[in-house]
Amino acid sequence: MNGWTVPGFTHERELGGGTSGRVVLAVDDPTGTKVAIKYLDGALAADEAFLTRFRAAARPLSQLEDPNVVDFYDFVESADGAAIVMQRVDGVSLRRVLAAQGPTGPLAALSMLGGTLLGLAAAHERDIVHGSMRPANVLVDGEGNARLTDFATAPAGTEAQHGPQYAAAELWDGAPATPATDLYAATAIFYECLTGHPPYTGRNMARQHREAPIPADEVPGPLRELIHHGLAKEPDKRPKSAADYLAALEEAAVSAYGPSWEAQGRGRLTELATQAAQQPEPPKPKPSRSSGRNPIVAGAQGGGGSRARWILAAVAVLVVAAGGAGAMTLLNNDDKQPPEPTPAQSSTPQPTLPAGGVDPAPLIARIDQATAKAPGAAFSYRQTGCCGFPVTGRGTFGLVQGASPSYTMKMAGTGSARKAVQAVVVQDRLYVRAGKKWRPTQLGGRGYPAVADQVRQGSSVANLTTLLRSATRLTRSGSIYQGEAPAAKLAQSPGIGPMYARMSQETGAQQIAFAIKFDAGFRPVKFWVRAGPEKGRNQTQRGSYSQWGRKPAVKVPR
Ligand SMILES: Nc1ncnc2c1ncn2[C@@H]1O[C@H](COP(=O)(O)OP(=O)(O)OP(=O)(O)O)[C@@H](O)[C@H]1O
Repeated sequence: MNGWTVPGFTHERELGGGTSGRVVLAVDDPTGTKVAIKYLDGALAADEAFLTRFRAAARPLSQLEDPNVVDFYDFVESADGAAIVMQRVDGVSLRRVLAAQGPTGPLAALSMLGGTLLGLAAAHERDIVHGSMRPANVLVDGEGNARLTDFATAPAGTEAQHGPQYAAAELWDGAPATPATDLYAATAIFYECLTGHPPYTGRNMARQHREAPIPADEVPGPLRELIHHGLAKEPDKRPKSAADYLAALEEAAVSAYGPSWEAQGRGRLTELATQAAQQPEPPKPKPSRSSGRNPIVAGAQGGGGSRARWILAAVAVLVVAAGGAGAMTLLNNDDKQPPEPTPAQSSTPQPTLPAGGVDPAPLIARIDQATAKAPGAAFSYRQTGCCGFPVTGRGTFGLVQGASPSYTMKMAGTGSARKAVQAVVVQDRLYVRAGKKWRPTQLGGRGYPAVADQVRQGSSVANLTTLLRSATRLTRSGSIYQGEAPAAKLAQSPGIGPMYARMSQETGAQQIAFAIKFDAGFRPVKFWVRAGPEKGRNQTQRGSYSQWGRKPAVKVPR
């Protein structure tokens, strides 16, 4: 690439370019992590109004961690340009899948919409609106996971021009982008997956979005209601939230295609993405002109003012722990369920099983085997609640036999450790990046060393196996295990005991509730742990794992 490049990264190759800039595959020099860097187009990088808005969005974006959202690492500005450093997704855009393969079929379309809605739910919960959803901004990874990218990159007031075929009527009238416009766009993308073309094509896009009848006849009967609801002309007639829409999707999909629809749909999406990746990149469609009679109102404020609180799908886990069946279907977005683990074979008498009747021993053995085979993963972790939280961490870890796991991550805490920093943990040493230098310290104590310690312990697989081992109640529903363990017993556990002693002391909780979801190979994919009542003095840990087997070689940075 010519000109300015973000310091500290070595470029490998260009991944492509669009209206907002060019994307380059690069390596973070100190850690060896591959990233994607989007160099913003000159006009955008010089657009002061856009930059001000994007700078404000950068912090919440960097804290948004979700398996259906491309991780945002940094927004770097210099006198010579501006760039977004983000997670590199090994996959292809949905635009490319559609161009190469045409309609995806209903199951893959539903799986894509499900992933998109989970990503939007996580974003909306943090008051982040995407603003210009279209197939180019949905990346499909090698496991058929839909991941959203390019949040907030359309300058305010230009959202409809960025994706005219996916832009709700109110955007054409100059209204700001909102969660409801994101849901409209997600539905239009879903429609395109089902039919091979967006709901409205041709001229006068604005008028069609405002007035044309919703063309639901072209989609399979059981999915028409989803299309009518999501493409409603009036924003308040659309689903109330991404989580609500997801629940409706689940219901429609299960009744039309049976409970394994998601596993089948994801499998099909994986096939389509793999085939599309093997074909040459198709030429980009010409951007359609904004042919609406009403021009986009210049200077319309983006980002929305007072927004309703959006319920993160993960909140559903809270209800899961309380036994809510509806929430269970929401969480259950991955139906590759693990088989029943074989009961422990032993000549010694069977231990008393926890209430709920699930024996944790064979499950723990399967988790140990599965994670030993794939000793590293990407993870995200967030701890919220009373007494010095939130703490967040996101990155990769490597499980090293006979030693503590090593981490490379971005983390943030509160107080003096509020600013998100890049960190590496090898053995008990923490390296925090300060400018171009890495500052080494010991883990634990206060500030960043305490944040790193909390992330490391809370996000560890050992935390999950300890909870299972200590459970006095344990039940299984599909791929989710949920239960309860006494805080006093957890506090005695080697390694993470002090973390639970603190949690219980700070919240007064006697019992720790938890829910863990596994993939078909018994590798954990999501977890939720809570000390204390739902309302009141409590602490909650939430985390997710992906890309098991990534085995990042985490080295001491120089
Ligand atoms: N995080 C990422 N990881 C891997 N590939 C990516 C990532 N982000 C973008 N790409 C790829 O880089 C190419 C260019 O992306 P870009 O976002 O510029 O395209 P676009 O969405 O079509 O354009 P624009 O949004 O600027 O109009 C696409 O092929 C896209 O799939």
